[in-house]
Amino acid sequence: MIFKSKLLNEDEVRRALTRIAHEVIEKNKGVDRLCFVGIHTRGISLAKRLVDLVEKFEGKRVPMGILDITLYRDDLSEIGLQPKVRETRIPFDLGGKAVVLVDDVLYTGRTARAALDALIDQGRPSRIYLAVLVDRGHRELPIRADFVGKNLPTSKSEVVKVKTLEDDGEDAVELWEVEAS
Ligand SMILES: O=P(O)(O)OC[C@H]1O[C@H](OP(=O)(O)OP(=O)(O)O)[C@H](O)[C@@H]1O
Ligand SMILES: O=c1cc[nH]c(=O)[nH]1
Repeated sequence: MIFKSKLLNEDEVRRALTRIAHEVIEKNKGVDRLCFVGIHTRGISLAKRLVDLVEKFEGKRVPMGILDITLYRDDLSEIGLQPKVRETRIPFDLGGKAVVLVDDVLYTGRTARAALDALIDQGRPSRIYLAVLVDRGHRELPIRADFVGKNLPTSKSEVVKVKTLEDDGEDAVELWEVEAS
């Protein structure tokens, strides 16, 4: 892959997360019954950031879980006999909760679709929202995000890479081009 440009720098990523945290609080009318569930991999780091920001703004720490969607993918039969399953951990009752699912990039919508199935297998929230740092378009399913850090128009030959301090040592969003083979 060939690096093209930096789309968001550290400050822009942090500002986008701060705005999402404020929007979540506003839309949910506070933090009652609110919780966050991060989707592997970088959705988890971003969900932790949002929990910290909500605590900073509202003075209350809301619960957080992590979700692996591997077994719910619609291409599971194509990815081999031993898919790499990571941890799902939701250490609280989802019943009646307003859940914010968190992912780094929204593209075809297939991960978000799988995440809804994976989440609903764990309990029955009263409301599920979707928050993403980047919406790059090209949806293949009728899925949209409730909270978007940045809408970034892209072409299908491009890849958006979100980097986080926790996973990659820096906060950034980069645009890469897939090399033609
Ligand atoms: O809307 P979609 O077309 O499903 O694409 C978005 C998903 O793709 C990436 O995950 P990836 O499968 O690369 O896994 P990773 O986050 O663990 O690297 C990204 O983190 C999103 O979860
Ligand atoms: O560009 C893309 C597409 C899917 N997932 C990503 O992380 N980036």
